[in-house]
Amino acid sequence: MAEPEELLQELRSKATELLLREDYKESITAYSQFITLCQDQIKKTHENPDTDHVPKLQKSLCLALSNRAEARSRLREIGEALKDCDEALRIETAHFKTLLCKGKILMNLNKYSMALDCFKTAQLDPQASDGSSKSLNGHLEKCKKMEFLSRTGAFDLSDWVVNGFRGKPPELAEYIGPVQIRKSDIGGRGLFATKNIDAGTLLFVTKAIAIERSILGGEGLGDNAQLVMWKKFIDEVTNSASKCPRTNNLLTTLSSGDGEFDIEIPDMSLFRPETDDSCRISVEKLDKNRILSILDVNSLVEDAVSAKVLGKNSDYYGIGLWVLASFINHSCVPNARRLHVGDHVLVHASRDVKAGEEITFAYFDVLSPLGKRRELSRSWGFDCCCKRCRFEEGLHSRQEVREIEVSLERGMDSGAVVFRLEEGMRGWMVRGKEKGYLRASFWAAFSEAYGSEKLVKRWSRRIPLADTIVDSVVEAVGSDERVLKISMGRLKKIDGCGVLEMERAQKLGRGLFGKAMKKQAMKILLDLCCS
Ligand SMILES: C[S@@+](CC[C@H](N)C(=O)[O-])C[C@H]1O[C@@H](n2cnc3c(N)ncnc32)[C@H](O)[C@@H]1O
Repeated sequence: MAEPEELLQELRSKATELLLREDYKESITAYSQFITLCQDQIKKTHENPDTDHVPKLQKSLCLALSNRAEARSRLREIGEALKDCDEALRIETAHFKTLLCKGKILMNLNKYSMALDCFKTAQLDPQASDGSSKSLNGHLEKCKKMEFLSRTGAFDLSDWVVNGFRGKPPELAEYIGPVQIRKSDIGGRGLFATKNIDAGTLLFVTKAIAIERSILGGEGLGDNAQLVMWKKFIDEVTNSASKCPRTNNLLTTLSSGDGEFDIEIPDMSLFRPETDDSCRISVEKLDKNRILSILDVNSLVEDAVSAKVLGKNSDYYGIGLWVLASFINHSCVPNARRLHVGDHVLVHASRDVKAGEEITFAYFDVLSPLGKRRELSRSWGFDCCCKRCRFEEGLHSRQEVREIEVSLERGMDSGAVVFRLEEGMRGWMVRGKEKGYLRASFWAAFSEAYGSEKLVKRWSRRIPLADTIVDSVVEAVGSDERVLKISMGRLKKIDGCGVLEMERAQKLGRGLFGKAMKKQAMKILLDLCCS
């Protein structure tokens, strides 16, 4: 039998070779054998105080733990990788390689200031070679930037937009702005504004737990490919939950559809990546069925801003889970929109929001009539009872409303539909925001009437100004590309568009795309939107 010394040497070489070959699974097995043997040797050597072997063995053990952590992090076994790092750092508090590995893991977990501490301590190590210190400096700079962004939310997507969305999307950090989770009158829990905010204000940025993307081309192929994607997506989420305790913990806070009435309100600190959650990790393990139900209720379709604005890749389909965004309920008078950039989602106010108001998204197209919205909300598994739905249900018993609906369906001149609706609203004493609700419901007619020069000419004396319609629809349902298009189309026709008009367009643009772009980038987006 080989002597322990030889065996250790053999195992170390094997593990290192496997690591270099990127065979992480086998390398972990070899390092585990090495670590166990090494720990045994240390114990035995301790029993025999004559020997000076201990420091040497400790050094080897520290390096093996560090390398196993690296292999584990590559396999996204985050919890185990961090444990290895901590054990290695207990042996050697300033071990360069371990600090670099731990820093990178923490940065991936969006724990920027903790990662920064690791990189700063590693910088002090005199043994860091030129090559490794270069890579360390790179991580340090990136981490500083991320830490600043996650604290301030000062994101700027301008360069990316101005460069035509070329290259990789900008790197984003997780950020939580003026929002908190509370019990909602709409259903279960919801997200609420903690202060008055104006259109375009960033509410939060969060990274997906998992995203599955594909180009789904061709009829028939689509359904099958979607099923395959869905399966991969479920596997990816299950895998992340089993390997990362924080992910598992976050998933346990999400609704699986049942019993939303008395569902627990999670503490906001749970969503702040920097919070030390080691003592709060839930022991609850999620089985596949629960994960399936959670994904069913909370997954979102990715709507990449680059693809959307450029109108490219209409067959592109992405599905993902963004935990904090999952607390946002649907409303047919939404006040927030999301922007997908890389694996992150940026959520901003799409109109001005008052402190205490619930933040809501549109889960489906809200520029559609009540009947269609009812159908869509049922396909999501609930009956929407937002204030717009309640108001329109009250009005729906009126014969005239149904007649307008029918005339729209039958393709009647849309100028005439708009005229009838506007006249009707006068008679039914519809006021203020509620006018916006109905205009949004009959948007198809408004869009056609105000989008056609011929119809505008024919009806202009009998229907309201385009700006009045745009303002009231935006006040009701927030900014929307189609509404903005009407406004921008009109601006283009005015010779030498004035400062006030441009300011107005920029405000609508902020509601649509958020404030993370400067004026020049916003102008490009607005032009693209209308082209
Ligand atoms: C993504 S979750 C939203 C957060 C959820 N309320 C919670 O407590 O976790 C989606 C679920 O919220 C509920 N929901 C969202 N919008 C709703 C609405 N307008 N009316 C009724 N229920 C709604 C439905 O149960 C839906 O399946």
